[in-house]
Amino acid sequence: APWGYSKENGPATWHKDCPIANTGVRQSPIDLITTGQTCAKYDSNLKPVIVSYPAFSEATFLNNGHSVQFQPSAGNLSELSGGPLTKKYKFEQFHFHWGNNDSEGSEHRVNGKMYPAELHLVHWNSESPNFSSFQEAVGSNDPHALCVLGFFLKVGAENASLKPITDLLSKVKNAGSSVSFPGKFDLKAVLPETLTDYYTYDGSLTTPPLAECVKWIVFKEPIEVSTAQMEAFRAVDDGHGKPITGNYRPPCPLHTRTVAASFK
Ligand SMILES: NS(=O)(=O)c1ccc(Cc2ccc([N+](=O)[O-])cc2)cc1
Ligand SMILES: [Zn+2]
Repeated sequence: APWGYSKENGPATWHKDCPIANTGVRQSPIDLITTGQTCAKYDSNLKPVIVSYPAFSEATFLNNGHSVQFQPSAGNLSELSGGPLTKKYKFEQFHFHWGNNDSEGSEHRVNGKMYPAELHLVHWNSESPNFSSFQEAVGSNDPHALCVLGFFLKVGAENASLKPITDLLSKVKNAGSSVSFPGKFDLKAVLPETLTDYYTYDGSLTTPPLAECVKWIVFKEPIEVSTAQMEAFRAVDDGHGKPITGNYRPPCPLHTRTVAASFK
């Protein structure tokens, strides 16, 4: 049976098809601890993250039964560099994780606190000699084949930049449904102006195949969305006629990893 987030097919069962779920030593997400022994360590060498996201003109918005995903057509030129990265990365897609109430939903946590949702911007290393597509990157065993930018969502004012996305959620209510995104979408407008304060660590995909190929960059500043915008996520169905309730994986052991912080 395909994986999901219910009792029968949720994170505690993923090890059956995906042993790395239990044997991996760099699994994601993690709890980002900011004080004490195993806490994030300030690294003054960490530079601001640089994104070049021209407005997307052609994209598909899909409900794949375990999240909603915005995927631009192959020709998109959006790129990522800077921060902890030594290479340029190409944008692949963004998607969300959320809960069915405001006290849960994010995958990463900060000192045990969960946010109501988390936005993931997924990129792949476009300068590697070993692969030349996202799918190849995931299968490459390269420790930094992918870079995912994580942004926490918190409830507050309506987010006008994300409105075109949250207004589309009712159009992809059924799992497997997708729509071609009408008009242009400016992802840059969704993000905070300065991408200077973040945590970064080596991790994995947070869903099967849980490949350990991700350089994670999780930003300290949450993005605000309204209660109505949060409710729109909670009305998206999982393919069994039920809303997706909590498509987030619990935090994984840090093992010998360290987390770096770009801020004091
Ligand atoms: N949540 S996350 O770690 O940012 C994440 C990012 C991207 C993906 C998408 C994906 C990643 C890999 C595969 N695969 O190898 O079959 C299929 C889909 C899955 C999960
Ligand atoms: Zn994700």
